Amino acid sequence: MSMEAATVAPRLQISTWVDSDKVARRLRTRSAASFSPRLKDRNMTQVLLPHLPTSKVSNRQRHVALEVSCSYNNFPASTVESGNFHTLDESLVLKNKALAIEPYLNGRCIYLVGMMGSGKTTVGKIMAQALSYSFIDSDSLVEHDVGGTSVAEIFKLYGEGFFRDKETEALRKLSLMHRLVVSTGGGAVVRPVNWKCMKKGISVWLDVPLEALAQRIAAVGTGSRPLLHHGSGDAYRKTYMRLTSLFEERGDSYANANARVSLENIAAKLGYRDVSNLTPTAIVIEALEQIESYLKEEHRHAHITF
Ligand SMILES: Nc1ncnc2c1ncn2[C@@H]1O[C@H](COP(=O)(O)OP(=O)(O)OP(=O)(O)O)[C@@H](O)[C@H]1O
Ligand SMILES: O=C(O)C1=C[C@@H](O)[C@@H](O)[C@H](O)C1
Repeated sequence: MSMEAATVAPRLQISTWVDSDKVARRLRTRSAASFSPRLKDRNMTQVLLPHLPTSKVSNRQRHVALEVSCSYNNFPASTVESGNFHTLDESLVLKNKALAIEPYLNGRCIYLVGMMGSGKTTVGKIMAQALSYSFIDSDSLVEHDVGGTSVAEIFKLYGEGFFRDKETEALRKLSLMHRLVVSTGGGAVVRPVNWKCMKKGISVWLDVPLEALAQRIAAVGTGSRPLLHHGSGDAYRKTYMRLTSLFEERGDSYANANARVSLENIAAKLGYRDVSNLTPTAIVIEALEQIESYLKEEHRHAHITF
């Protein structure tokens, strides 16, 4: 196994590569036995994996899954990742939502857009898992293209213009692909040419209040986010001010997305006062609902006869 595959493989879930009947027999779980045949046919093995001791998943299986997934999508292994684990209930809801949109989605990619820290990566990995898509981060693709240089270093060494060109190039490549959930860079929405690429798939805006974004980002630091390096004062305030001015420039561009997922709306629906109580899974479920509404509307329009 190459070094690259060896470092990435442990993060992969190999759900589609494990025979669900065999796993069910071995684990003898009630949950496995109660799947309907239709669900079982649809790779419900994903639900079983959280119960599967990691020792039962051989490195060989992980490696094969990674290699096939990457060669199918034609991307370097280091830029492709998979999703997280959930409870059985959450997995079933996610899978059912995914099955509802599958016929309308027809393999088209999903592009997640939104401000830095809005959860595109976190949400994207879970969504990809639910849809049996691959997850890819366009920032990672750019970093790979520039010989493994980090986004922060690319900004420092070559400037933002160079990064934006590379980002457009990455989105062009991605627009030729299918069955990907793409986490786009926070600023990808400002170039109309990027929208041309993203409109080949379905775009989804993760709309998160700026206060929540500033809290999340201040908690982890701004080291990897070059556009937030400026300003003085305490970390939260500085980040909040900078995010506010970026959002003033970009708000209308985010609104170009086909679907909007508002964390404030989800919190209101679920009776929470604060968006910080929302789990990433709850956000993915809402995102799949919004995607479904958009796709059904699109389908309805396509079938109106004049
Ligand atoms: N629903 C959530 N609740 C609380 N924290 C979250 C949630 N979703 C993501 N986070 C946290 O917020 C931070 C940013 O999340 P993530 O990297 O997914 O965002 P992003 O949109 O991909 O960011 P960027 O565009 O800057 O790469 C991470 O520390 C992550 O753990
Ligand atoms: O909001 C932005 O402009 C950026 C977001 C990040 O994802 C990176 O693409 C880069 O740091 C720029």
